[in-house]
Amino acid sequence: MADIFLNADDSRLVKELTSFGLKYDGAHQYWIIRLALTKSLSIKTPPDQSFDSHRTGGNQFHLRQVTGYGAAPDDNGNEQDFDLAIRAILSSYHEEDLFSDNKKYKNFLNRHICRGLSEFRSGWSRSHDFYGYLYQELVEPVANEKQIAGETSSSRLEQLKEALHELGVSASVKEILRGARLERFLLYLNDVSQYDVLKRGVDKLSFQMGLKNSAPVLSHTSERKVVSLDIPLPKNEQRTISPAPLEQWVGNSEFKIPIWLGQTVSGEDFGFDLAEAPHLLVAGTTGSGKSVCIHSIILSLLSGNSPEKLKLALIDPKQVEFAPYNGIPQLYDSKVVSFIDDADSLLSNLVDEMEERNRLLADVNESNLDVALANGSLDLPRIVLVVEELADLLMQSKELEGYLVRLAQKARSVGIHLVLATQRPDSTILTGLLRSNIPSRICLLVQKSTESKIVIDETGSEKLLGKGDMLIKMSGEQELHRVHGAMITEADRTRIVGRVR
Ligand SMILES: Nc1ncnc2c1ncn2[C@@H]1O[C@H](COP(=O)(O)OP(=O)(O)OP(=O)(O)O)[C@@H](O)[C@H]1O
Repeated sequence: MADIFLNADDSRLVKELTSFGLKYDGAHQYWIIRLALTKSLSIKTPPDQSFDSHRTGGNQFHLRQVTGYGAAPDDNGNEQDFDLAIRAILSSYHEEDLFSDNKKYKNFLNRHICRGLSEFRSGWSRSHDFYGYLYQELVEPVANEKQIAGETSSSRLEQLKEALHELGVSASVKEILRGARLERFLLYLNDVSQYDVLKRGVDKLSFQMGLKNSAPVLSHTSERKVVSLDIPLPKNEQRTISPAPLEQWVGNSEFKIPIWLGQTVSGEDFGFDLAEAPHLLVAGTTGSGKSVCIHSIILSLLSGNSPEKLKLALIDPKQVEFAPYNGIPQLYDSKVVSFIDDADSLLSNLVDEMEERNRLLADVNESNLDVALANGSLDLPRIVLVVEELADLLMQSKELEGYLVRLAQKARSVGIHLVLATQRPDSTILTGLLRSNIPSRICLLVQKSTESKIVIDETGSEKLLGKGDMLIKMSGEQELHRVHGAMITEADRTRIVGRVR
């Protein structure tokens, strides 16, 4: 006999969420049941009798599906039976012994599930991204609670004021923004000469505040006499950025080629339009989070564009990073390119494609693909070329630089955009001609301040926190954006790529 009963409406909702919410081949309805239980447990007051389900007209589930009751460990020895743990959680939630009263346990479990489903019904609709919804409902509130707890325990403001006083800097704290990995103090300097004093004294300030190895970063803002000082949070208070908002952000964006990367210091989503960039350089030392950042860019491109709208030309001299993208319908030349001869022919094909597109545009009396797409005179996909490690490529064949420079100079108007990544942002790899034609730049942690200058025309990236912490300079903008990139895991890639395939 079954243990958990749903009415007909709830059963329909579970079915709909399984197919249109999870969007995952082989998803089970009981996954939704488990999520509904989690949602209900996130509400502090117990569900009342109004959530008691009628035992007819809908689907039924066994405890084994809902709590794993009696299930043996899987092939890898991972536990699958969480019944005792769930009984303990419900007992403590309801302050009742639900170990000895099986009937009551099932009844409370059933109520929670029905309440969770009722929450899903009122908060989710088919046009919403279910993963994004779950993130907002289940993950973000916990993260925010932790953040507030961290904030109240922070005495950093007092420490900072004292350190500024010791340095002889006369400034007042205008605003504090607390991000996932640092606090940004906006300081109003009483007179501009204080800027040099502060700049020279940043190391001393760090020492005075006991910041150990995590260096503060000082930068200008667009406001007169206001500077920002980014001070890293203690390691145990730093948060990793989840990629959950990626698909929804991209889906809602009005940009032509929306790219989502993560969060700003004030916790807002950060994304940009690659069509406006129009080419991008991503630089960072090994382990800085460059590949993860590139995955965020590729997944944004994949989730926001059908193969008819966008093609991806991928060059991966390392042969591992882009392997998961082999076989996706968006691939230009239908494979990820790793070897130098293939890279040569891919780039030469792209240059030919650029020339051909120019001819096609001339035929319809247009000079720009954006306009031709908007007025319907041409229907061509945009193309994004992504190179995983530029240095590996150019060290094997310097001739390839010629193709890249031609594309960087002229491909924008025909809808071809470049994203070039490198561990080695030095002048041998990034020659003046290539660099000056790639106006938007992402700089992750680099080893030397001179490298930071090459990438974003300013020092500072050598003091970043690593692991996806980045400074971004967009084409035509003066102010830098400090962004914490999302941690894209293999599972995230598999999920999004699986959907695209
Ligand atoms: N945004 C992020 N949030 C949290 N951790 C991250 C983030 N990005 C990267 N990391 C961590 O840093 C590790 C290295 O990241 P990644 O492979 O992207 O570095 P990389 O710069 O490409 O290095 P390499 O050039 O050697 O491949 C990851 O395995 C992950 O543990």
